[in-house]
Amino acid sequence: MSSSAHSDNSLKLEATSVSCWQLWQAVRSKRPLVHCITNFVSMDFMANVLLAAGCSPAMAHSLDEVESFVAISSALLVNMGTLSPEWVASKKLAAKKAVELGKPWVLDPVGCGATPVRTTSCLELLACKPTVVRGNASEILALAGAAASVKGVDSTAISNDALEDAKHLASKHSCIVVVSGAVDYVTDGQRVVTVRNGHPLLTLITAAGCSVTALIAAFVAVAPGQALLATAHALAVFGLAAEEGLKVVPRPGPGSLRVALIDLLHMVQEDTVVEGVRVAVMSQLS
Ligand SMILES: Nc1ncnc2c1ncn2[C@@H]1O[C@H](COP(=O)(O)OP(=O)(O)OP(=O)(O)O)[C@@H](O)[C@H]1O
Ligand SMILES: Cc1ncsc1CCO
Ligand SMILES: [Mg+2]
Repeated sequence: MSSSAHSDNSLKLEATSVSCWQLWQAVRSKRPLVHCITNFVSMDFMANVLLAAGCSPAMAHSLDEVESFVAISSALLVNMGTLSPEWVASKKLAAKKAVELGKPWVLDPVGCGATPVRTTSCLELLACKPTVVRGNASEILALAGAAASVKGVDSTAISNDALEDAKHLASKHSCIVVVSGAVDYVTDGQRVVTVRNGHPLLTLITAAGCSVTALIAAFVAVAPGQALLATAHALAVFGLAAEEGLKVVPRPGPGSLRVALIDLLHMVQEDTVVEGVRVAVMSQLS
């Protein structure tokens, strides 16, 4: 990397850690209504994460209601976790409505690659032009058509393994793609931003990934035209809340983390965010 490119990235890093807090304050003041069509496992945790972060969640999946719900919402979250033919139809209808109304929508391709129907359904939703796609490494590899092994909804790969496929997916579908893991990679196909917040114990809380995808929808909703940065900031805020939460619990385990994460999303202070966010521009073409 040339020295000018390096200093350019350093400048962006400084600006990034400040604007993360500003963006979160925008979320809190605008309190975006996030319409979630998610899975049975994640509903409660996801709604609580969104509430604690300052958003207004609503879970609504009925085929005869989703279009009206998209119309009154700031953003849509579509999660493939516990799919059924009826729900997949609802998800496609909602996604198409969001695109028609110019509202952001975010796809979580849970378990993509685990079964043929799941892969097909995820690809059909991908064709509905999501603003952001967030999955673990196995899910992103499967979505990109790579020969990937998956273990149900869990990843058997690390996030770096899926970075090139994430870039291709993002370019091909003109969207932001996130591969989550110990390092989260956020790309629009050209630029790659890394987020190094979080804790390994997050993998032992079901629906942590589902919930951070919903938080991405909220952040993108308040930052039109800045989906890459908003996505990275949402991941950072979620990971930082987990880190800070674990510092204050008497027994740091998954159960305590689940509660502490929600508490910290509610109460974390500006200086902690400004100092603790680890977002970096990894690469940028042009
Ligand atoms: N080893 C790790 N260290 C730090 N943070 C992690 C680690 N693994 C995952 N995370 C964080 O946990 C969150 C969930 O990511 P993960 O990749 O586990 O999602 P997922 O597999 O889709 O989860 P789920 O299916 O349970 O919703 C992200 O915010 C990610 O940054
Ligand atoms: C465990 C599980 N099964 C279907 S969805 C889900 C939540 C984590 O993705
Ligand atoms: Mg997941």
